[in-house]
Amino acid sequence: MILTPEGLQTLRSQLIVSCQAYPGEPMRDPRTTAQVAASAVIGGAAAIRVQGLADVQFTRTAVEVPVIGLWKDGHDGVFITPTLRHALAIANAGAHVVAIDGTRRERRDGLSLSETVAGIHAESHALVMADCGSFDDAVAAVEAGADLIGTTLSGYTGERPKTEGPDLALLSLIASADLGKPLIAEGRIHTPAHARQALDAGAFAVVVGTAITHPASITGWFKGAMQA
Ligand SMILES: CC(=O)N[C@H](C=O)[C@@H](O)[C@H](O)[C@H](O)COP(=O)(O)O
Repeated sequence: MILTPEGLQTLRSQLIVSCQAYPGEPMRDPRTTAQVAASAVIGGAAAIRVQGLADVQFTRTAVEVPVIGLWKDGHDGVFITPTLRHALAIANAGAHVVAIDGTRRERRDGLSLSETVAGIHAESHALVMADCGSFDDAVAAVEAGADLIGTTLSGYTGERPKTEGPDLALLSLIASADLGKPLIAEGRIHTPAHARQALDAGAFAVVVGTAITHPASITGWFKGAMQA
């Protein structure tokens, strides 16, 4: 299945679940990722977001919904699918959508965001999700040709405060500018109410990660509340 920009319409107002375990964690195994992804689909996830080549490959065979793939390389600066090489590897692993750093920061391979997006479109069938950290990033990413705009990096690049829940103000700002590409709310959506608020703020679809698929964090939230 090739996902086209028109095909993205099936994701309108839907929930996308991000399934990620971090290096050294017990669940850091692509088979586990795929099982968690398949469980999320049973619950109603309309698409899945996963990190790493093997995770994309295993998840593609485990679910029939669109797979958004990314490759995290490092922890600082531009680390979400930082270069065209990373992006093409994720596309070749089977991702329908490649999520890349969609900020205005310099990229390690020296390519601009628009060169990177053009390279992905030229060399693969994958669509491109730009993980943005601000309104200016979103505008630049649309100009660069990205197919979807995510608020993934809001609160992580210094341009926006790290809000307790989702950055609803940024969502409203981007939504009201009507940039012409699906706006994906992502980042710190921790409750069903947050997801609803993100849609009401104008998001096209909502990505939830930690609150659904990261037991260590969720356990910590409960434990923290009990000790308060
Ligand atoms: C900033 C960054 O590295 N975000 C990553 C991007 O893929 C993931 O670590 C997040 O889990 C994902 O964005 C979903 O967000 P949340 O887990 O808050 O629902």
